[in-house]
Amino acid sequence: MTVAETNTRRAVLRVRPGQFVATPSIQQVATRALRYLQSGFSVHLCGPAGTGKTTLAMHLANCLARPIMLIFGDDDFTSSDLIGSQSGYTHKKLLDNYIHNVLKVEDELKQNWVDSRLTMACREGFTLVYDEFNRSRPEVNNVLLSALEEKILTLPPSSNQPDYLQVHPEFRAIFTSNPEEYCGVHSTQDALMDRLVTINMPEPDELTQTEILVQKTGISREDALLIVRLVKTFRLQTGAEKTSGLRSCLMIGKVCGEHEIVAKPSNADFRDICADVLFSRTNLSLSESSSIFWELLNKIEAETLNFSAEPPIPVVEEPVSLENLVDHEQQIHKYLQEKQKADFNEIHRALNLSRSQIKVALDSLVQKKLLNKQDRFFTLFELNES
Ligand SMILES: Nc1ncnc2c1ncn2[C@@H]1O[C@H](COP(=O)(O)OP(=O)(O)OP(=O)(O)O)[C@@H](O)[C@H]1O
Repeated sequence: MTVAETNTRRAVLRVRPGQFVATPSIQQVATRALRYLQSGFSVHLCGPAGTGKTTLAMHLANCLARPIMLIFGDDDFTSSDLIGSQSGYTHKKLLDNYIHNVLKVEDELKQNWVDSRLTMACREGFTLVYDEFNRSRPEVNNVLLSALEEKILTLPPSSNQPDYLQVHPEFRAIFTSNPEEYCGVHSTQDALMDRLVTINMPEPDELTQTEILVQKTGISREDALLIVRLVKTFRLQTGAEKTSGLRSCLMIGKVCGEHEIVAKPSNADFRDICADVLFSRTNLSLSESSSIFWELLNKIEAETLNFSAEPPIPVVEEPVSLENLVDHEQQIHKYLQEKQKADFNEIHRALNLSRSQIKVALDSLVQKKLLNKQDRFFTLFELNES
């Protein structure tokens, strides 16, 4: 394997499949973006921090099924960081002793050119994900203009390479950026923006945030929804809307999930976690933040109590068909058909599923009245129990 091949292998990023949560609203944005990419255009995902731009960019790159090169915008970038540079030397010494008493020595010292990730992607037709590209200075990004429009990348004369590199037809770039009012970002160049299709990414909707929380932290849907609503309302009331609340929700959800802390306003541990995560994200004083927070918790608590005090509405439920269960649910249901009774750890040991996958599937099976949980054991739901 040549040095260039080794460098390429090292630079290619592998995306772990199965990490992306696609709800209808995300799927709609993904479909739009993929359409542009498939028609040969590069795409720019723009939006506040934590709205899922990088995650979507990696998902789109994965859908294009080409190797992925990832770069992060940086104020210190120079054009050689984007195009490539001379690096190291090759030393060649030729000893010619053809005539035994005449020794001819040729000594050559040659600099090696190393492609940057952008150059590599243009040469090989890879997908470039340029995350937060407006953190790099606009003049550094100029090299992209001809690569995107004329499909030519200009290399410096010192590169020992042809001056112009013809961009591979499968090359695509996916850019992400935060709005210009963010600290440390430069204003975007009109010329570059004119060559891209920009999709604005707002804060993910409630369903999307809840699904991401359930899938990534393994907490119940009910807890996830409460966290999403609490974070959203707190941010609205404290004016901390510059960033998305998704990262805060994920932090709270992960800690609650891993430490088995129930998301309830009456639970002191839960309140502490929320306060620690949320208060530092507002510009308000501690006392202002905590008074808004307490008021909000009291309101949620009252709503929950009122809700549970109402007489239950009789629902005629359609029996859930086993064929309609997702894979993990089917595996667990089948296992319990054989075993009759098992606790969480037995199921985890027996099936090749993660703890969070099992937790989500078990909650869903109990909710669908296909499983029964007593103490820590799960059994199949018997019809006469209903
Ligand atoms: N569709 C999704 N599926 C799974 N996880 C997601 C999804 N969207 C966002 N996330 C999770 O939400 C968090 C924030 O997402 P991400 O880093 O993509 O946001 P961003 O908009 O790129 O943020 P920033 O501008 O700060 O870089 C991450 O932990 C990410 O894993």
